[in-house]
Amino acid sequence: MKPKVVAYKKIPKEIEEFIAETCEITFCGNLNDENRADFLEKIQEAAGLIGSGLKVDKELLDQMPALKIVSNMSVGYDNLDVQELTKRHILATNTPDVLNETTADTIFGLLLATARRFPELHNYVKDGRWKEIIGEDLFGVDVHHKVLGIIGMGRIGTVIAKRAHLGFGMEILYHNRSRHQEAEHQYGATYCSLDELLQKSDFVCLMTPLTPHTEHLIGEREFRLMKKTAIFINGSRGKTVNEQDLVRALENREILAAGLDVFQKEPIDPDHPLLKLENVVLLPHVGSATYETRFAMAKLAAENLVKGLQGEHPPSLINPEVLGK
Ligand SMILES: NC(=O)C1=CN([C@@H]2O[C@H](COP(=O)(O)OP(=O)(O)OC[C@H]3O[C@@H](n4cnc5c(N)ncnc54)[C@H](OP(=O)(O)O)[C@@H]3O)[C@@H](O)[C@H]2O)C=CC1
Ligand SMILES: O=CC(=O)O
Repeated sequence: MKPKVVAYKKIPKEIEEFIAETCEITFCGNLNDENRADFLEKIQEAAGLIGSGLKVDKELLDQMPALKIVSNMSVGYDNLDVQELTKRHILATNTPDVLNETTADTIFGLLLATARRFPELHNYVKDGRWKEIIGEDLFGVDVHHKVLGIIGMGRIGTVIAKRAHLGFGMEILYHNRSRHQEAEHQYGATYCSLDELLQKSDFVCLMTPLTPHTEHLIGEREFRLMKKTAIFINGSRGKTVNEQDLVRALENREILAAGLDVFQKEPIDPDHPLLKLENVVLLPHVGSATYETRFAMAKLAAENLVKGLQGEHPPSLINPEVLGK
């Protein structure tokens, strides 16, 4: 009998067919208040889960006694209680690397759009308000040859540094808990403390995972340390930033502007104060959202799932302890 798999995200036909060769696959929407009963019924006998964003905690795991693997279709896995999964000998996998370049494009694009005020200018032209040569009230600030501070110089941070350094002649500062040799040697990145990075950077880009150590890593104190002309970019997770403090810093012009792809609550509430500010550029969590990259992520997630269910080592296993490695 084929193992039962529940997919709570749409996946390309070709990937679905690959999974269906060895598994019995069922689809359902991501868990929400309306579909809770149906969702819980569908996952009861699941040996595998595939999708993204689902909070997999003790309570949910108690509903899935047969579960062997959770294949997360994202690189970030703050939605998984990995400790609990490991305790129950359930494999957890993610999709690193295949999305590095696309996410770096998005985050660097967001940085450019925020500095040069593209959305505001786009609306200015579209609304028919362009009647004469524009004045300095619509000017942006330069990106090239400025200082970019990257907090979280990992797989994606490094590719952002590559674009910034080689393409835009930017000086790169970074902060991690450990040194990153490739970023230092290839992109001239300089390691510094968090406070030094905040004080010296023209652009502060946050790219860490969300962990207990990075939750609210950036708040009132950190915004006060930034330059008044700084632009803050968040491509990590919403909860790495204290959103109330961010709103205050933007309202009080403690920083110049912010470009955000992630929010504390997603989708963001329509009456959230961030939506009323002019000095922000907001994206609906689209770091990796291209056809090609989402396909590559689905493919890797499917490979992880199938390998795990066949008792083999999945290519991107988060908790190798489960296999005794
Ligand atoms: N907006 C979007 O659509 C996307 C968002 N993401 C987010 O980006 C995150 C990063 O992805 P990726 O680059 O692949 O991950 P990596 O693990 O490769 O990089 C993360 C970096 O953060 C650093 N870091 C971790 N904890 C801390 C800390 N407490 N203080 C300072 N630095 C820290 C790590 O260095 P060290 O261990 O030395 O501290 C590491 O270099 C994901 O976890 C996800 O949340 C990813 C893809 C798309
Ligand atoms: O946010 C996206 C991810 O892959 O993590």
